[in-house]
Amino acid sequence: MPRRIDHVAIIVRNLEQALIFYRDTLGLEPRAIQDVPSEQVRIAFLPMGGPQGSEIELIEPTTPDSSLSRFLEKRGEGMHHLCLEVDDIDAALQEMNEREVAVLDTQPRLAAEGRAIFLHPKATHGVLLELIEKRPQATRRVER
Ligand SMILES: C[C@H](C(=O)O)C(=O)SCCNC(=O)CCNC(=O)[C@H](O)C(C)(C)COP(=O)(O)OP(=O)(O)OC[C@H]1O[C@@H](n2cnc3c(N)ncnc32)[C@H](O)[C@@H]1OP(=O)(O)O
Ligand SMILES: [Co+2]
Repeated sequence: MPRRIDHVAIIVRNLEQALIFYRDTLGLEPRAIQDVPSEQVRIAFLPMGGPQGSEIELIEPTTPDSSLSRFLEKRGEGMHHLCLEVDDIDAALQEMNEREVAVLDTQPRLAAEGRAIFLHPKATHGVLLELIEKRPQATRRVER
């Protein structure tokens, strides 16, 4: 079902601070920096080349009372989730439910660039897993 890694998400205290390393030291130019109010985060997408290339997603919690700020308090900065792209998120949700996989969503939620569901880490051997069906215009054309 998933056909590619869409992004690897790293949670950071401060996006600008993290970009000093990822942009200025590693040379990864952010494609987009945007607020996602529904998730109470601000994110930066760092393309890793090519229209089908995966990205690093830096995530900064923007409120003190979200699951992300709790994560940051409890576990500090680091890997937060892995996002895999699927062609049909409704079919994926139905399949997860049929297989009684612990899904955190009853319906796909609006993610930054499409519709997504999250699978609980206890179902995935310890990794918070996001499955996303990308909006067409979100499919990147990164000229190299
Ligand atoms: C917008 C952007 C985008 O790309 O579009 C995004 O995706 S932003 C993505 C932001 N949205 C989300 O993350 C939504 C999905 N996340 C959630 O619903 C929640 O974070 C959650 C249910 C995974 C955990 O919720 P919680 O606050 O209750 O956390 P707890 O601390 O009680 O965690 C319960 C158990 O899960 C583990 N746990 C929690 N978070 C993670 C994680 N990110 N990766 C791996 N394990 C994790 C904890 O260690 C704990 O394990 P143990 O019991 O063994 O100690
Ligand atoms: Co994500």
